Amino acid sequence: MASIKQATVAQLRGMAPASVIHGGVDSVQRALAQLNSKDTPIEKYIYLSQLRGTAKDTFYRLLIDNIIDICPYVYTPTVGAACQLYSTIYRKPDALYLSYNDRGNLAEIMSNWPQHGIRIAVVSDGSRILGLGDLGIGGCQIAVGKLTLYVGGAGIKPDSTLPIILDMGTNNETLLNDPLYLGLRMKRVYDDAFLDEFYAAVRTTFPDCLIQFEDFSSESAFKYLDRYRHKESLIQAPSAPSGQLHTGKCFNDDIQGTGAVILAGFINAVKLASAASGRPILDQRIVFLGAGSAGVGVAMQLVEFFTRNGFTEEEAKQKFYLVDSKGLVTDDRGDNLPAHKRALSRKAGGPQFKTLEEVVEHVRPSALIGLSTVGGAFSEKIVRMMGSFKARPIIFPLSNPSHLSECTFEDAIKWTNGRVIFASGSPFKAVEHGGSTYESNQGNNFLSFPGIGLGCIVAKANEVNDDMVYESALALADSLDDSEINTLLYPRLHRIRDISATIAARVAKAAVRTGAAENSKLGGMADTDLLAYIKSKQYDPTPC
Ligand SMILES: O=C([O-])CC(=O)C(=O)O
Ligand SMILES: [Mg+2]
Repeated sequence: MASIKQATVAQLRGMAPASVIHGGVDSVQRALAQLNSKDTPIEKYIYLSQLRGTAKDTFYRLLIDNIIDICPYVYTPTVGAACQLYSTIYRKPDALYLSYNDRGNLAEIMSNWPQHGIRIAVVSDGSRILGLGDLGIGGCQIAVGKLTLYVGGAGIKPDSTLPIILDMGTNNETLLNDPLYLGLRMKRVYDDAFLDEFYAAVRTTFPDCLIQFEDFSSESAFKYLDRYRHKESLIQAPSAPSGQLHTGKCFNDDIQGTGAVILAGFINAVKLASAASGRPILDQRIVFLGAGSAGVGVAMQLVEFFTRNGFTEEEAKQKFYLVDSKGLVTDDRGDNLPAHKRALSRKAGGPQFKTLEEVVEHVRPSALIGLSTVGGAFSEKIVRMMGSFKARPIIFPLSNPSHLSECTFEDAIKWTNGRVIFASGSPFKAVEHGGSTYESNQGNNFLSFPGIGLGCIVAKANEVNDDMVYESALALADSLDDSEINTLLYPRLHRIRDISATIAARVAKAAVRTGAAENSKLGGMADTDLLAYIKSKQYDPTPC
């Protein structure tokens, strides 16, 4: 070993400053200084992408040690701009690009990927990137960003991760007319056979790989989750030896990851609200603005919270009021509702409302949750109404990135005189009001997906079932420390690696309990041993 090192050093002499070859100068400090010299978020994003590609240990050490400061530049909100500008700022490839023109050859193309032991792939078709709509091939950066957090936030090894973009065209005219656009210049196609081929190619090329579906448009998100999530289902798969393949080993981050993270925040929010008002924790009326994959995913996860706490499904659903661009979602409002909206529509014969304001006025909700992608949709009037109904109104404007948030933290604090229980999808700075400082909560799925994924990897889970997702939410809700418990809904981000390990351990145990774990050793392991084992395996880079 020593001689190989010697040989390498000998070969490198003169090829770089001696202090770089021999170590001793702190590459992380230098990277931080270079990062700080960049003026704009997108310049910081570009710099960090290059660093990840050229000096990954330095990049991840920098990220892990400065996660609160750097996360917004590798993830939301800056990653949104990076997806929009992708074809302009492109330097070098950093994902697996599978285009619709490659159909029939996806497994062969996938085998070109240089690493073999892939454990986690994040895939997008670019059709609904954050709240920014169809960004075509630019959506690859959302997959890259999520996996960066898998490494930094959960400790998965960088070489075990695989970002994938399915380029199936785009309906974004600006991109189609952009001479620099790097994706297929055609209208988006919707083709289940292409998705089946993709899914089968991953499963046969990387058998240990969990697939995370990300930022597909709502109908596709629900459709493909349903199609691939169950381990019992079979699909036709020419790339598999038997021509058929059992599905499983996947989850949808926007439906299940966001659902879990918001359930965790909601559990802690209703405790705080109940402590202030004396009202029972389960006495809630919840208005949702936005009935896409995240909105319905979150609502379904909250329904599960009520059904696991003594309510029938019908009773639980009665607590929810879904509002979309046409108003309150009801069975008899005259349009053809897609299945995911029907799951939570109000029954025929009740009142009809065209605006959020009317719904809030009528329902007098205890909680208002936004996943609408309509920036500012929680107006001053609406927030003040919420403040007049309850001692501590729960308001979660969750749309991403920041400018699409339904209201800002500062406004919510001002309009409720500091009484709001608040969580947003993108980060907001602390706010001073009336002599007090209020810390914001970021209810973003980055608190849940790294732990869910890591737990599945540890358990060798063959599916991600409802019990596992629910357990991830409970684990996150339980993870507040003494300094957080009476003020915050989520743990502070600098603890993300420990939190992810804790979530992973509980997800892995839930996989064992529900028969989804192929790693039979876990069953007999004490919880504390499992947690220690997971932590001991986390990637912890020491750059030279
Ligand atoms: O990426 C994020 O910040 C959260 C998320 O999944 C989305 O908004 O689609
Ligand atoms: Mg997403």
